[in-house]
Amino acid sequence: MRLRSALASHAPTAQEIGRAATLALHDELALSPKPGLVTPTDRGSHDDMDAHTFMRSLFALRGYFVRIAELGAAGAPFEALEQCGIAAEARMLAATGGINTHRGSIFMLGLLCASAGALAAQGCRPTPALLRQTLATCWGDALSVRALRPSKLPGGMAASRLGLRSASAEAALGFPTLFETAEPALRHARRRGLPTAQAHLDTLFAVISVLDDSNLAHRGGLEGLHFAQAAARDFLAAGGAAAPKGLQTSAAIGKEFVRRRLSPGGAADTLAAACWLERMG
Ligand SMILES: CC(C)(COP(=O)(O)OP(=O)(O)OC[C@H]1O[C@@H](n2cnc3c(N)ncnc32)[C@H](O)[C@@H]1O)[C@@H](O)C(=O)NCCC(=O)NCCS
Ligand SMILES: Nc1ncnc2c1ncn2[C@@H]1O[C@H](COP(=O)(O)OP(=O)(O)OP(=O)(O)O)[C@@H](O)[C@H]1O
Repeated sequence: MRLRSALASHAPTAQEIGRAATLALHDELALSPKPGLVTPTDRGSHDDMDAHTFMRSLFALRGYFVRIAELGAAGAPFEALEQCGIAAEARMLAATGGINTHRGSIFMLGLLCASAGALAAQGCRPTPALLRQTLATCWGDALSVRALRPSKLPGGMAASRLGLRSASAEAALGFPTLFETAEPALRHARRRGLPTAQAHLDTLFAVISVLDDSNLAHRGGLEGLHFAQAAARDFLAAGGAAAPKGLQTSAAIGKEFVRRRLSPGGAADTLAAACWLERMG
């Protein structure tokens, strides 16, 4: 009995950390319906990718999440993580024919896997509080410098033009939306006993309601971002996925997202990260 509980609480290996990242990205992809995003059965607001594109990308990225966890365990500097992330981005683009399926997650989940690796090297399990602290201690300064670099990507440029908090600024702040909104929302949904699809949908909407998602901003401007945030707030205020008309309302919101070509890709990445935290817990 004692042996079993010791095994259950061992610090994870890089293999386990990386495998949980791949599974968490699959958790996000599997959620259906979800507004404007790619699911196993529809393309949302995207005409250049579908679930197969995502699966090819996932397959190409499996080794990356293990490698970046190993780098974290070895105490690597931020530049080494960045090189590893850039190489992974190149593999993703080669696997998808040049389509951006997982850029946000390569960055966000990559940093989280590195933090989990650093904790595991000290024999610690990756709890949310320890992960946030480790990220700040090991790479916080470099991330703050990184966040000042002007972006050449459409989302990053929209964020700076519109005065929004970019993906790299969110990282420099220690992923407040992940740790203060997504993770508590998923934990709360689980405590209420919601089935997985409902728990994930409520978590996704909780994130959409507060995140400066640069994918939404680049596709729909400030108006699109604010429309999405208000729709998510209203959905949750009406009882969320578990409300009698929850799925119907979510489908109607999804239809309007597609009509406006809106896709909350940053929120999808944050949901995947919350699924990873749960798998690591
Ligand atoms: C830093 C990155 C994310 C670029 O960010 P930038 O702000 O320039 O671009 P952009 O706004 O388009 O965001 C990229 C992706 O992040 C996600 N995202 C969007 N908004 C947000 C947000 N507010 N918070 C979190 N994620 C978001 C989306 O999926 C989006 O596609 C990244 O592409 C990069 O530089 N990669 C190379 C280095 C790397 O991957 N390193 C990994 C380990 S450190
Ligand atoms: N299920 C999903 N469906 C769509 N996007 C997702 C999904 N999960 C995560 N994302 C994130 O959304 C981003 C892709 O969004 P998008 O295609 O709008 O970005 P882009 O390549 O910057 O812009 P565009 O294609 O509009 O020129 C990826 O970085 C990815 O991390």
